[in-house]
Amino acid sequence: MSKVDGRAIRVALLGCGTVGGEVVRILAEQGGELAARAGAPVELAGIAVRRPDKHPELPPGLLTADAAELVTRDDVDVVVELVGGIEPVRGWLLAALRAGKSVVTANKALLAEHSGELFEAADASGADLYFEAAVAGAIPLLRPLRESLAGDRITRVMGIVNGTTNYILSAMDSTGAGYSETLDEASRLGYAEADPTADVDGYDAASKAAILASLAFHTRVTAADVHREGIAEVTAADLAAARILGRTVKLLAICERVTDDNGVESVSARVHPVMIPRSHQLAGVGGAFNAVYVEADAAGELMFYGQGAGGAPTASAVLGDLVAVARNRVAGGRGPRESAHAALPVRPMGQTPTRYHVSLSVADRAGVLAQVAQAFAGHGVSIAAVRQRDADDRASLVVVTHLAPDAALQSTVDEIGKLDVVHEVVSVMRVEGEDQ
Ligand SMILES: NC(=O)c1ccc[n+]([C@@H]2O[C@H](COP(=O)([O-])OP(=O)(O)OC[C@H]3O[C@@H](n4cnc5c(N)ncnc54)[C@H](O)[C@@H]3O)[C@@H](O)[C@H]2O)c1
Ligand SMILES: N[C@@H](CCO)C(=O)O
Ligand code: NA
Repeated sequence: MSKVDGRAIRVALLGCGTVGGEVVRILAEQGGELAARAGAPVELAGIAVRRPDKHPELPPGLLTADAAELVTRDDVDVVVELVGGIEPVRGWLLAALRAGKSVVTANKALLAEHSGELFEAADASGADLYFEAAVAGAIPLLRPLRESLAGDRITRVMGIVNGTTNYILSAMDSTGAGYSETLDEASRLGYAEADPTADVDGYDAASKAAILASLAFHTRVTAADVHREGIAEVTAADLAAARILGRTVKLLAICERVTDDNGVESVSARVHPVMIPRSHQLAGVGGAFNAVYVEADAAGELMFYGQGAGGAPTASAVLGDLVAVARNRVAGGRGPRESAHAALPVRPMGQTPTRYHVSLSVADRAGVLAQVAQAFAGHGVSIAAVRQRDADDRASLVVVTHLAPDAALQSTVDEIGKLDVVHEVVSVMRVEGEDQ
């Protein structure tokens, strides 16, 4: 990477949609201030979009449909990628990094699968790779993990990292709104991915969990290492069951670094719906807001909160990275490189301790509770609380467990579903947080 001497930092922007459009607007409105902060003017060298003819608002001289040509042009210092998806973006960014161009990207899907080779390409040429916008939108979260907490030992990162699903679950919980109408609204507001199944099926949150676990635990964790469940299976019955217990349902990403009884360390990363008490701070996080807890040995508990999706909030994180890259270029230095020295193994979901809430419709007769309790005991699962309510010839039984390996809890639920006395397994969901 070369130092720039007094000249402008030249930026190739790839993609000018929800986020890219806001980056262009803020660069135009705040260009003077950003130049003062960066130490050099920051100028657009070109903008690649799929259909240049659809962008009358942009200077025609800057527009191109040929991103591959733009990223390695001699007059480009930095590539800002806001297209999304893996191919062809991966090839463009590898070519840019190999040519010594620094990269700023919001592309979590790409980073969760290919950050290793992107960092290696950046190292080979001495370029920077920044991606604050890829996780939790505007919230400064990756920079604290990469830099501020580099002297501490992080043990847990847990929170709401997908705005679209949080928007949907919040609306279903508070107004009883339907699933699809709320998803359409989240897309209209610019929160959802181009293919919103990436949001509702948990792929987007799983990509973010992989990025968070990699940075927090100094280990390469990819999307394939993350246990993933989305919100498509969350029903009105689940929300009603949660409400009876004073809980609500959130889609959480949970990344942990644990040491087992033999002193062996591993990491785990998972994304799934969770029932949490309404008194929990995450329960109050509504709409497209995100919130993430970080626990570290010396720092204790930290919480990060703010807008996790949307054009302007995401552009804020992109521009912060752009200023950082520009400062590095002006000073002739580099930002943080990949830190994967711990190289810890990934623990499978089945061995991860979780707690379950199980809501059952059962026959209202003697011995039923004993049979259900026996199924839990047979799998070594200890029960924390049981509630029973009677209605005609049926009863509803709610069981909340203590921590047990997830595989043991799954087997217990499978066995309970087959008991003659159980009419229906109404709701099964993992729980976090203590009841008041
Ligand atoms: N929207 C958000 O709230 C948000 C938040 C954080 C991260 N992100 C990420 O930011 C990225 C962009 O998201 P968005 O919501 O702005 O998407 P978008 O669909 O609104 O915009 C995508 C842009 O990419 C361009 N493009 C597509 N294919 C191209 C090609 N082959 N060559 C050149 N240009 C091409 C399109 O013309 C468009 O301008 C994605 O990686 C997304 O995951 C989005
Ligand atoms: N689709 C993503 C955008 C922010 O990364 C979300 O809803 O959170
Ligand atoms: Na962020």
